[in-house]
Amino acid sequence: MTDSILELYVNDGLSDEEIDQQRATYGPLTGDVRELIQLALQTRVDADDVARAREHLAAAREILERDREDGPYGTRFNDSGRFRNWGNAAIGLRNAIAPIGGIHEDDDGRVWTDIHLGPVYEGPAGHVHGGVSALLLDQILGDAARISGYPGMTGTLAIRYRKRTPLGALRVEAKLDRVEGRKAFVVGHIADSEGICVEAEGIFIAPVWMVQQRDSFAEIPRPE
Ligand SMILES: CCCCCCCCCCCC(=O)SCCNC(=O)CCNC(=O)[C@H](O)C(C)(C)COP(=O)(O)OP(=O)(O)OC[C@H]1O[C@@H](n2cnc3c(N)ncnc32)[C@H](O)[C@@H]1OP(=O)(O)O
Repeated sequence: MTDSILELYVNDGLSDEEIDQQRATYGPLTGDVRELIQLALQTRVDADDVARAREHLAAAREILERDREDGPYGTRFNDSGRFRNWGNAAIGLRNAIAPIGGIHEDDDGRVWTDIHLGPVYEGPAGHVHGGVSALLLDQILGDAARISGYPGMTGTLAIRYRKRTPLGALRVEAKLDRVEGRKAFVVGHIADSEGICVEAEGIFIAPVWMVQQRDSFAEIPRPE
């Protein structure tokens, strides 16, 4: 073990069928909680109804707490190579605050996602919080580096907010620009229907331990 982060990369030995079952069980729960987050912001029901709703939520919590894990989800994979980062703050299947539902890659190495950011991602009135934009770009630029064969930790993420980013439909995309030694330089942006709102350049650095185990990292497949 060359770095403690590796302790959170675990082959948990699940079969593909068990993973599919977990996805079918917990994915909809995440969706329900995501809707609740928005409802907590937007509901106008009165105090009695809020109290009643909270009783139901307490009952749901009591059920869900009967069997739970502690600590971070980490990154899990199985013998057939299915890879789960379901706790990831940007893209985790079981993380109700994660705004990205999935990523796509084109033949030319471009990585992109279409997302819809609702009111819970607000910063300036009616617009996306700048930190949320950074979250999205960190994820998609990092995925572009990884999918191009150069996984690494974010060393630097330089962001230029060119115009306000409206809440609603957005595209986030990125592409590997060049590689220098252990550093992968990636460029990307967030665009609304009228053009680029935020652009970024990221430097993703493969730590020495990652380079030393490049073969095993190369075998780690794409997340679901
Ligand atoms: C199982 C699957 C796992 C897969 C694992 C995949 C992980 C995905 C992570 C997702 C993305 C994240 O959110 S990551 C979370 C946010 N980021 C972090 O927490 C990273 C924290 N920082 C670090 O761990 C470290 O500082 C590193 C790894 C970034 C760099 O450390 P290092 O490897 O010791 O670097 P070092 O030898 O000093 O320098 C190597 C080269 O990079 C340059 N350099 C060093 N730091 C920086 C920097 N911050 N920005 C720019 N450039 C830098 C140096 O000048 C040098 O250039 P030259 O002389 O060679 O020209």
